[in-house]
Order: sequence, then C-alpha cells, then structure tokens
Amino acid sequence: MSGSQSPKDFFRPLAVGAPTPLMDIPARPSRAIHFFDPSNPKMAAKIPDMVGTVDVLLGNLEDAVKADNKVAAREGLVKIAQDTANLGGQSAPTQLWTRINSLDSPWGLDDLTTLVPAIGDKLDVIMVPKVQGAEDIHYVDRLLAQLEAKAGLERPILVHAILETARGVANVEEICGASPRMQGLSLGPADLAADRRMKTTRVGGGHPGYLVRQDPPRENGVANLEATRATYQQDLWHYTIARMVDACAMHGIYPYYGPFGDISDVVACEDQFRNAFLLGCVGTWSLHPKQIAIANKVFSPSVEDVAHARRVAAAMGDGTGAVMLDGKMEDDASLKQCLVMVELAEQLAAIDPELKKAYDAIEVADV
Ligand SMILES: CC(C)(COP(=O)(O)OP(=O)(O)OC[C@H]1O[C@@H](n2cnc3c(N)ncnc32)[C@H](O)[C@@H]1OP(=O)(O)O)[C@@H](O)C(=O)NCCC(=O)NCCSC(=O)C[C@H](O)C(=O)O
Ligand SMILES: [Mg+2]
Repeated sequence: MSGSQSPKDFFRPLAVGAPTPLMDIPARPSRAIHFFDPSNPKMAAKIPDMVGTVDVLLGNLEDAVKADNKVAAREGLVKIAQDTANLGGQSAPTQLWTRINSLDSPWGLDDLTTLVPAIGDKLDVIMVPKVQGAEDIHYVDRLLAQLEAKAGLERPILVHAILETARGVANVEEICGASPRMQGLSLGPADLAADRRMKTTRVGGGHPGYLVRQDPPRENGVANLEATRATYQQDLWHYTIARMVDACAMHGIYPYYGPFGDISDVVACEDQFRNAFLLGCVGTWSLHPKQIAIANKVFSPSVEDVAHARRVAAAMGDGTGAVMLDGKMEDDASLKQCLVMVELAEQLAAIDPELKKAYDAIEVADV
C-alpha cells in the first residue's frame, strides 16, 4: 500500500472504469513458467503444441531477446495470443504471461500500451523485471488500470516482480504489499549477482567455491592441517529465496525460483528446483523444453508425501492433540504442513489426469 493511500482505498480501482482489484490471488497451478522468445520463429512454432502440457507459457520481451528484435517479439506475442486456442484467460489450461522490458528501458512503456489493448483479455500475469521498490509497482499499477479501463477489460491483469537488485531484495516486503495486483515474486539470480557484485559468472544454481570444510582431525591434541577433509557445497541463493518466501507468505502471494542456466545439467537443475520447493516456492522458470518435465515433477508433491499427509490427517481426527504414527509424534502443527501438501495435490489432480491417477491409487492402498 502506498504511504498516502488509506486502507479503505487499497481495493478500489485506480482508474474510472478499470476492473475491481481481487481480494485474493487465485492459486492456479504454475509449476513451470516456460519462457519463449516470440520473435524466434522456431520457438513460436512450438507454442500451440505446448498448450496443455505446461502450466504457464511466458512470452519474454526482455533480456535474451536481441535489441533489434524487441518490436518483433512484442508483435509476435500479440499474434500468438490471438491465434492460439486455450492459451490465457481464467479457464484456459495454460496461462499466458509476459515479461516486459524494464521500466527504465526504451521499450517497457510500449510493451504495456501495445499488449493491454491487443491481448489484455488473455494476459494473466505481467512479469516486471528489476523491480527496485514499491514505486515501480505503483507506476505499473496505475498505468495498467488506465489501459484496462480504456480497453474495457473485466478482469485485472496481475503483476509479478523479479527480485534482481540489492535494493529490490532490501525492499521485498513493501514490493509484495504494493498493490492488490501482486501475484508473486521470482528470483533473478543472474542480474542479482551482478548488482551485488558477487564473483560468479553463471545463471542461477550453485558454485563449487561456495563451501564449508570439515574441521581438521586432531592427533595428540594437534590439528592435522595436511589431512584430506571433506567439503560441502552451500546454496548461494538460500538467503534470498527464504526472504522472498516469507515476504510472499506474509502478503498472500506466490514465490518462485527463477532460471537455471546450465540446460545440460538436468540433475543439478532438479536439485536447485527441489530446494526451492522445500523452502516454499510454488514453481520455477523453464528456459528449455526439457526443463518443463523437471519442474512439473519437482513442484508436484510425491505420491509418498501425499499418502503420508493423508494418513496424518486421518489419524489427527478433529485436528487437535498429539498422536504417534510410525514412531513419530504428530500434532496440530505437523497436520497443518500435511494439509499444505494435500491441498496442493488436490489442485494439481484437478488439472493433471496422470497425477490424479497416481494420488487416487495411493489413497486406496495406503491410507
Ligand atoms: C537456451 C537456448 C538458447 C537453447 O536453444 P537451442 O540451442 O536452440 O536448443 P536446442 O537445440 O536444444 O533446442 C531444441 C529445439 O527446441 C526449441 N527450443 C529451445 N528452447 C525453446 C524454448 N524456450 N521454447 C520453445 N522451444 C524451444 C529450439 O528452437 C529447437 O527447435 P527445433 O530446431 O525446431 O527442433 C534456448 O532454449 C533459449 O533461448 N531459451 C530461452 C532463454 C531465455 O528466455 N532466457 C531469459 C530468461 S533467464 C534471465 O533472463 C535471467 C534472469 O532475468 C536473471 O537475472 O537471473
Ligand atoms: Mg534478469
């Protein structure tokens, strides 16, 4: 909420005729936000067949699109949205998102003024890069309200911010609470690393130099510094993801990991995605078609976890007190964790017949 706005105005439209802001952000499945460059004919040709196979398709207009192709990418996205069935809008199986160019670039304003009148009814979420503070969200919020009113849209377009500057991270709570349009946050590890002057040269993921080393063995009370000692690689992104998850949870919006640039390393990609899932993220970015399956797998609770969660729920009866299950204590708080899993499984089963089959089979056999 802006400093000058009273609480009662928070859910009022910011322009006459603009749709009323949502009180709650819908929990639509968004395990993979798949990036494509709408100016790349090969990628664009693949989009119609990807509808229904991925939760979100995102037409990327910002970094990774060449400066000479910015207008073609914007126009390509309009054409794809207009020509592709079942893509974008409240009841479509695959959401349509875009990442506009940054607000200080020569293209950001034209991205918004072109896309909203042309395809605003299909665009579910607009991702804004390099958000520094609430002021960036307030700017987009008002402009979108004006454009929505002019276009006669009935549903507000939601906004997603990428955390990719040190100032953005420092302001993460105010960014999340800046507008009822705020849908979520993603980590932008490549820009964030540059902005922080981190000494890395990659797009997301771990780094072999960021580690802790086992203590030296002691022989007769003296440390043997010549001995071989195990090292354990640490997660460079733990702090930022944890901050992001807390800020999102506090404001009822959704946190996402971001890009994993080593497309060939599917194992480390899965690990990075799983760390984010365990910490509370609901999804991640996919940069290449092969990352979609990894994201779908990681961000869907495993059948074993769902079976366990349902057993705890059944054993806990009215949800209070403590019980023993398989030698472990379960109580009101562990039940709440289990219900997060059960609810997510139900949401995903509603859109994914394979998952539904797997979850239903376990329910019969093991609960
Ligand atoms: C990473 C890529 C450049 C790899 O492309 P390519 O070398 O063409 O890969 P392949 O030969 O394996 O591709 C096989 C076919 O699949 C098509 N393809 C590839 N990627 C996609 C895609 N994302 N969507 C749809 N189709 C795709 C290829 O065209 C091949 O087709 P065909 O020849 O007909 O078989 C490329 O994958 C890519 O550019 N990906 C997107 C990159 C991107 O969006 N980057 C921006 C997000 S990350 C970021 O911005 C950093 C962040 O902001 C931060 O700060 O951290
Ligand atoms: Mg970036």
